[in-house]
Amino acid sequence: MPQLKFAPNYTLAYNNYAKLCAPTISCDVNAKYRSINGSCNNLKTPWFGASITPHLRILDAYYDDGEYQFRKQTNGNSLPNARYIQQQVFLYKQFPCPNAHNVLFMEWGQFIAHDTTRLPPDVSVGSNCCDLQKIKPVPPQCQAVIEVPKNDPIYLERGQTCINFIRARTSISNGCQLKPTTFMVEATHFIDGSQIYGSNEEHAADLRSFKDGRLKSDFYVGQQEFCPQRNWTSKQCDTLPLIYFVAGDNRVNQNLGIALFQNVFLRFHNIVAFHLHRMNSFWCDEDIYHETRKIVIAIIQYITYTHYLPILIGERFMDSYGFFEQTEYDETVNSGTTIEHSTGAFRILHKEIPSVLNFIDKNHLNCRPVLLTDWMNKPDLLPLPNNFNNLLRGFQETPTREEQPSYNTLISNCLFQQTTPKFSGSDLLSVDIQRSRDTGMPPYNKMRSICGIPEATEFDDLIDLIAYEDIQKLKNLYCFVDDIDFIVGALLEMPAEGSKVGLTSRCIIADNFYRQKIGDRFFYDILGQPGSFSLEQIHTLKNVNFGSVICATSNLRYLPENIFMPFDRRTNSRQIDCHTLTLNLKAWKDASYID
Ligand code: HEM
Ligand SMILES: [Ca+2]
Repeated sequence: MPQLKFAPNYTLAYNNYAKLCAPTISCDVNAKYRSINGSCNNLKTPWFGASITPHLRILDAYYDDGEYQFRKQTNGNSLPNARYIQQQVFLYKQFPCPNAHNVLFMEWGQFIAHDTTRLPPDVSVGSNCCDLQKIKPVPPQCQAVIEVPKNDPIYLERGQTCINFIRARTSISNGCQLKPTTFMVEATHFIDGSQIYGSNEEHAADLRSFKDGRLKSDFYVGQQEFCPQRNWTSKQCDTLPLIYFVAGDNRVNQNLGIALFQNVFLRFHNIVAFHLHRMNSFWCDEDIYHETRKIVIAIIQYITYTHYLPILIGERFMDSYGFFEQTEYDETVNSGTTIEHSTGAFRILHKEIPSVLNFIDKNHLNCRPVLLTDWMNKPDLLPLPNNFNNLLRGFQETPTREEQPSYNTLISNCLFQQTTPKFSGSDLLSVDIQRSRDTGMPPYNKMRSICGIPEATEFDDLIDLIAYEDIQKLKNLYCFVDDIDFIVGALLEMPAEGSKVGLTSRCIIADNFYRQKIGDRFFYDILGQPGSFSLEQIHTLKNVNFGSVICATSNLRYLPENIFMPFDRRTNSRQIDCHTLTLNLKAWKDASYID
C-alpha cells in the first residue's frame, strides 16, 4: 500500500489484451509534450494509459459463467435486486448536517473522474432497455434492467416498474474480442485534462481554433466566454435544449456543476494562451497550444494532489506513503485506472452530491436555488447574465452533503427524469450497484483482503468497519458475507481517520492516484525528462490553487484561503484578494528568440 502489487502479474483480461489486441506504436523519445491519446507516455509499453485500452484489474472478473453473466451468490441464488438494496439500506438513512467542505470539493471529484475514466453504455441497441423487454430475445445489453420491487415507495405510486440499465460497451466495439468480457477506458487514464482537450487527435483538433493557441469558444452577452455549442440539425432544434456545450468529454452537459467546471477550464486555457502569446509574440499557434495545455494539466495535477486528495484520503496517510515527495518517474508502474476504482471505490463519492445547487449573488443572497435533477443534460441557465459567477459563488459558499452512506433522494429517484408521456426516473445508487455487477466487480470481502484487511468469515466480523445495525440489514439481504457487493460494503464502511471514505475504498483510491503520479512520465514535477518544467516554472505552479483559476476566469474578487471550505461571511479574515492569486507566467518568457 498504497501501490497494490499488480505488475508483473496482470490479470487474465489484461494479459489477453496485451497478447491479442494491443497496438504497436512507435514513439518519439524526445517529444516534449504528452500525446493527446496518452500513448508513448510509457516508452517501454507505449499503450499503457492510452485511451481505448482496458482498465487495470486488481482481481480477475467475477462472472457466473466466467465471461459475461452476473455473479451469483455462493448458494447459486441471484444477487439481491439493486433497487431493493437501495430501499432496505440507504433510502431512508439520510442526515441533513452540512459537510465541512463545499460543493466545489465534490465537483472537483467528478471533474477528475471524467479525466481518468469513461465507460459508456452500449447504446447500439437504443437508449432505453425498459422499452425492449417485450422483444424476443431481449438483446444481451438489455437483460439487466432493474425491476422495481413490488413495495417500492416512490416508483410504484408513479407507475414506474423498470429502471433503465444498459450494459457497458465492451472491447468488441473496438474490434477486440476477449474473454472474459473486457472493458475499455474511453478517456486517457492519466490526469491530463483529456476532459478539456479530448482523448483522440481528431476530436482535439475539432476543439482548437488554430489561432494563437486558443480553444474554440462562443461569446455571449457581456463578452462572457463559453465552450462552443454543438451544431444541431434544424429538426433537432425543436426538441433539444437551448444550450449544449462541446468539450473534450461528452459528459460536459450532464449537470450544471460539471458544465461549470468545463467552462472554467476552457476560459483558463484561453487566458493562459493569451499571456503566453503576449510574452512570446514569435511563438506560433502550435507552440502556444501545447505549452498552455501543459500548464493547465500541471495545475490540475497540483490541485488534485495538494489540495483535493488530502481532504479525501487524509494528509497524514498520504504523507506516510510519500505522496508529497518530489515525483520520481518509475517506468515499471502502469498508470492505468483500475475498474475497482472507477466502478467501485471512487463512485461512492456520489454520496456527496447535494440535491440543490445555489446561485449566490455578489451580496451573498441566494437568488436561485435549483434542483440538480431539473437541469441534467440541459445547462441552459449557465450563460444567462451573472449566472456563471453566481453558480461559482454558490458552489464556494455552500457546504456539500455530509458524509453518509446514502445518496440524496433526488439522484436516488429522479436522475435523468422524464415526465412525458409518463414519469420515468433513474436511481444512481441502483445503477452503480448494477454497473459493478456488469463489470464483474469482485465482492466486498475479496476487496478487503487485497487491502490487507482481514476477510470476514461471517457477517458479524464486519463489525470492525461497519455499524451493527447495517450488518443486520446485510444479513437480511445477502446469503453469505462473501456475497456482499463491493460498492455496498464500501458505502457502509465508517470513514477512516482523517478521510472521507472507509479503509477499503481509501486503499483502492490511494493506489490509483499513486500510480497516476509515479507512472506518468509527464507528471508536472518530474525532472530530467524532455518535457520537464524548469525549477522556476515548478515553483510558479506550486503557488497556484483552484482559487487562482476561479479568480482568472470569473468576476469573483475575494476567496477563502482554503478554496474547498465554505466561506463563512462573519469571519472575513480568511478571505484572500484575487490580486494575490494571479498566475505570473514570467518563468515562461522565452529568451531564445533574437531579432
Ligand atoms: C455532480 C453530480 C454527479 C452526477 C449527476 C453523477 C452521475 C453519474 C452517472 C449518471 C454515472 C454513470 C452511471 C452508469 O451508468 O454507470 C456516473 C459515473 C461515475 N461517476 Fe458520477 N456523478 C456525479 C458526481 C460524481 C463525483 C463527485 C464523483 C467522484 C468524486 C463521481 C465519480 C464517478 C465515476 C468514477 C463514474 C464512472 C465513470 C466511468 O467510468 O464511465 N461522480 N456518475
Ligand atoms: Ca485523462
